[in-house]
Amino acid sequence: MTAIEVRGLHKTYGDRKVVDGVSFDVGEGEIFGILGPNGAGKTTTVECVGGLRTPDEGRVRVCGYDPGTQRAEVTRVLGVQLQESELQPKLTVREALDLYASFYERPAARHELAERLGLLPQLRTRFGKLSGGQKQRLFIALALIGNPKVVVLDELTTGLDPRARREAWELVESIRDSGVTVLLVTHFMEEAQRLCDRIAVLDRGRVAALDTPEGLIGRSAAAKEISFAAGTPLDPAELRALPGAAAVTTKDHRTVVSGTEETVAAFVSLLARRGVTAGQLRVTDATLDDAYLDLTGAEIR
Ligand SMILES: Nc1ncnc2c1ncn2[C@@H]1O[C@H](COP(=O)(O)OP(=O)(O)OP(=O)(O)O)[C@@H](O)[C@H]1O
Repeated sequence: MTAIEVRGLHKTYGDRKVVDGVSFDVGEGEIFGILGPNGAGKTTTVECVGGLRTPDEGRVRVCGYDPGTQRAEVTRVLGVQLQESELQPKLTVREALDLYASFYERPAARHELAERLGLLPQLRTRFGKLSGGQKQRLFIALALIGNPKVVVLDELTTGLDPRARREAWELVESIRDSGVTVLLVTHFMEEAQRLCDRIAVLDRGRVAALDTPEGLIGRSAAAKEISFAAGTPLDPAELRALPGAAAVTTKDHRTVVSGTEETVAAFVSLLARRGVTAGQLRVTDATLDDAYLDLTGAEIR
């Protein structure tokens, strides 16, 4: 079943079109990523999904409900953690959980939720005294307190140290394992590659690509990199002529040929034909970073 449906979404601020015909479907139980450079329209898109912004045009459904006209139903099925959320600094973790639980008819068991998110030792700690990782865990708890079927997490791990980020990833996986569909906005390739079943890459308000992480990497112009010791007697012009070869460079005593699976196969038969052994030969896959740069031309953080 489709958990989120977005069709032909448009949103303009003044004369600036920030969402320009975005469409995607998120299946039940998926972790679906939205990736893109600053200002690509990611937050605006998920705010439209959450009913926090009204699109100029387009159709949005969350578990079949329209966030524009069926607010109560959408609130029942959707939990949202927004970028740069804040709470009153004096509010304790317990008070925040109690307050948010009071918004729902059948909230999750608060103690269990706090335990699951590792927040039991902080129940009496004021929001202003929590670390970045603890704040994010609290925001996840608040997004989950209404027992949602779908949760939106916007830049969940920005500002977290590597350990806290990894803990947050494990949490996202455990949320999915508990049957909740996750819509995740992220800037981090490693995060998207590790967590997402599928990713929509947004660029200037449009979906530049929508695929699995592996599918996006496979689309990269240089999906494979062959590197070997520069002393290997092979003619660079011959390497450049290999089928699918995108570039040949020599750096730090290594020659690097980037290309496709076909390039790798042709390279191996070239070695055999020449009777040459390539020293320190390595073949590596492109990463999501490479695919992302190809798709958006944007720098990654
Ligand atoms: N309420 C608003 N009024 C006017 N412009 C806005 C408003 N909200 C966002 N924008 C602009 O719309 C563009 C898209 O913003 P949005 O926050 O959706 O992008 P984003 O992809 O989430 O970016 P980031 O990665 O920086 O968070 C940005 O240029 C932003 O400055």
